[in-house]
Amino acid sequence: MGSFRRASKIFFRSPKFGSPSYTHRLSWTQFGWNRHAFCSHSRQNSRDNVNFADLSQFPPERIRNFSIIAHVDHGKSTLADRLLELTGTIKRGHGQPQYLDKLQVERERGITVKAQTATMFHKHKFQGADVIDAQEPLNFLLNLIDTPGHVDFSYEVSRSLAACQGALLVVDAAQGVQAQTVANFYLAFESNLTIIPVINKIDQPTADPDRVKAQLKSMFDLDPIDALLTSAKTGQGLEQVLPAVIERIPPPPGNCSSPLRMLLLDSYYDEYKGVICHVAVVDGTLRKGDKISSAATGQAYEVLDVGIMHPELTPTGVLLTGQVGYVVSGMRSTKEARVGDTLYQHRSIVEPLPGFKPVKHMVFSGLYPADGSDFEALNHAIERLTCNDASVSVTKESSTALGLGFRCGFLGLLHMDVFHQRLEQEHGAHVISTVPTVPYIFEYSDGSKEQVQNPAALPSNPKKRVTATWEPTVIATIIIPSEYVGAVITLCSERRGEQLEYTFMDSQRAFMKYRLPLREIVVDFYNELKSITSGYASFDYEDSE
Ligand SMILES: Nc1nc2c(ncn2[C@@H]2O[C@H](COP(=O)(O)OP(=O)(O)OP(=O)(O)O)[C@@H](O)[C@H]2O)c(=O)[nH]1
Repeated sequence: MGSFRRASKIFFRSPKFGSPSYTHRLSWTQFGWNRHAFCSHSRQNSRDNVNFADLSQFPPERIRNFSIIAHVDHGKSTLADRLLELTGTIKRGHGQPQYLDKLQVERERGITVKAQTATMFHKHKFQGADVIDAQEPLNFLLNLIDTPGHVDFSYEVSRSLAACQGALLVVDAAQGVQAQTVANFYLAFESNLTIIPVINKIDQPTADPDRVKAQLKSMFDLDPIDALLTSAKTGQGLEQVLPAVIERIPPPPGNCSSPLRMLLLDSYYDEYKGVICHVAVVDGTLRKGDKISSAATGQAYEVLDVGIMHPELTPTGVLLTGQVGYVVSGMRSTKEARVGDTLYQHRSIVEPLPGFKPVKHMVFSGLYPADGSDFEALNHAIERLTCNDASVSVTKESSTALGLGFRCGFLGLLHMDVFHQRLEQEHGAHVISTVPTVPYIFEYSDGSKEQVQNPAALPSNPKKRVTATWEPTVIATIIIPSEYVGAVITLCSERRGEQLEYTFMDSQRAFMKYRLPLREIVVDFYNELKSITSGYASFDYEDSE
């Protein structure tokens, strides 16, 4: 669980926010290419041009793995659609906007919940002083990872970023930098990714790309000249995106001749194929028929199928260094597929890759069958759903009023809501959920400590006196038009917030950081914030660890 603070005492930690230095940014001249002299051949990029079965034509230097990150609704999924169309991966006007948003809940709510990967092929010709003019356009393999924008799903974002070397940071040309732009920027920055700023929605009448460029400079020290201006709606400026990806983002590192090592990025259960794992091959080669082992469990499996997502599962029989794809290996449950695990050639000796940070459950709620006799059905539905959403924790509990049920831990309130909706829509379960709670730590007179997720579980032992209580806190980022500053400061202090930072991004927008008790924000903080700022506030929080 996250960082706790003594419920009665406030610890001040000075904020760390300022202009970071960007030592990781790739220089154009490093590749010997001229920044402005590139051309691309999107029309030549049809599915027919590429023989998917032969991935050997894509050594790491012909691969780019990138992600699209943004604040909610700034246009990530629409931009992803356009790139898939531009490369002929999906047909133009395929009649299904936000192609990569596959879940019913994603389509209904217009949000991305699960990160999705798609492999595209694109021909590109380098031009410039150092490049021989007669050079033929080269074929590149591009892995695009569409990520969720909402704070609750930032766990998915960090997982996706682990497989990437670069990210398109999409910012709405009218709304400018928002709270999750800041959070996602730092996730990408801390992962050492090359960041390409994309100012999207320039077709809107209120678009002000110059203001956004100035914000990108002042907030993140991103050079305005590097920003691409696009409209994913009208197609304006989109032709610059893939050339920038190819020219600015470095190829994946890794050693083709080393023994196989791959990172398990995600997994889901398919009724026909069993567990399908999304993997990034870091070193070596993976072939159908290979025997692989898991560093986490020591279990060995045979590779039954292997391929790429183009955008549907497309068998290739092999995945080479730097490539991202899927593996079917006879795993019976996604519990065997530990996200962040290293898979390697059976019997070889390799150093496991650094995994992901374990998930942190921020809110807990009880789930009970609406009809008490449906416990087994609910149990089955929860088991099936957690197969595809390993970020939920589940333990059995019982209540005198509601009978047998479950206590589930979620990453946040939207995550909890989405889980309920998916239980009903995808598994036909009818549930009653209890008011969300946050975990507390209690310290007793004998020096022992205990974490309690459910108030009903608080022990009432008269021999043990509670001497201290800790509650979880978060660091909240709030971006608002300047005229709402007073009201927001009042709200945050009423909610026991501690101001860590308060600056102006430009003449119209203020940026604030607060440490807030999680309990104060789980119930209605965001609604209240929206209402006092006429809907203009953007808000994000992270564990205050
Ligand atoms: N005018 C205009 N609208 C756009 C543009 N790009 C996307 N939109 C619209 O903006 C809305 C949000 O777009 P999405 O692509 O779903 O945004 P997202 O960032 O993927 O959102 P999440 O998945 O919720 O994080 C949709 O209604 C799009 O049609 C654009 O360039 N111009």
